[in-house]
Amino acid sequence: MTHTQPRAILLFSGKRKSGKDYVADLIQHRLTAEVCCILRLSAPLKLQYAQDHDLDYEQLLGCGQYKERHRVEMIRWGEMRRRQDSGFFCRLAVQHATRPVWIVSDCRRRSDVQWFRQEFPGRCVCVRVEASEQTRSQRGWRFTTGVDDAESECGLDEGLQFDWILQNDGEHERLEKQLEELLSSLPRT
Ligand SMILES: Nc1ncnc2c1ncn2[C@@H]1O[C@H](COP(=O)(O)OP(=O)(O)O)[C@@H](O)[C@H]1O
Ligand SMILES: C[C@@](O)(CCOP(=O)(O)OP(=O)(O)O)CC(=O)O
Repeated sequence: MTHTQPRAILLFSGKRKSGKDYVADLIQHRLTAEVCCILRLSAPLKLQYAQDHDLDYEQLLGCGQYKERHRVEMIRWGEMRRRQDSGFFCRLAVQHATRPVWIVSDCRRRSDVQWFRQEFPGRCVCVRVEASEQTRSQRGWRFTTGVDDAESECGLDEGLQFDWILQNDGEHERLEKQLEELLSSLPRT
C-alpha cells in the first residue's frame, strides 16, 4: 500500500537523548494512533543494513550495545546510500503511512528536511527537541567521538529555521504547555 496525503508532518531533530522518541510518543498519545503515526528514517536503514550485512535487525532497533557496536559503520553505509539517492530512506519510511499527522522522529541531515519539504510543500513543521548536556547525561548519554561530532548528530545544528524549539529538561508542566501550543497550531483538516 502507498501512503496517503498527510495534513501535517512534524520533522523532529535533536541530539541523542534529548527526548525525541519520548516527545513523539506524548504527541501520538494526545492525538491518538488513529490520527498520528511515528516514522523513523533509521528503521529502513537498519533493515537494509541488517540484510546486507547478515545482522540482527531487532537488535539494531534496540538501545543496547549491539546497535552501538555497529553505529559508526552503519552511519558510514547510510551516508553512502544517501549520496547515491538523498531521498532513499525517506521514501521507504513514508511508504505505508496512512494517518493524517506524521511525526518523523529522527531527521539528521539537511537532505532529509529538503526531501520532505519538496515532496510535501506547506505541510512540514520543523521541531527541535532540546535538553541540556546535564539532562542528557542523566539519561545515559556519553560523548562519543565519531558519532556526536559527525554529521549524523550535527547536520541540523545550524542553518535550519525551526518552527518550534521544545525544551525537554524534565519539567513536565512546561513541556505539556509547549505541546499544547504546537498542536493547536496544526491545521485541523
Ligand atoms: N520529559 C521526560 N521525562 C522523563 N523521561 C524522559 C523525558 N524525555 C526523555 N526521557 C527519557 O530519556 C531517555 C532518552 O529519551 P529518547 O526519547 O529515547 O531520546 P532520543 O530519541 O532523543 O535519543 C528515555 O529513557 C526517555 O524515556
Ligand atoms: C545509522 C543511524 O541511522 C543510526 C541511528 O540509530 P537510532 O535512531 O536508533 O539512534 P539514536 O536514537 O541516536 O540512538 C544514524 C544515521 O546517521 O543515519
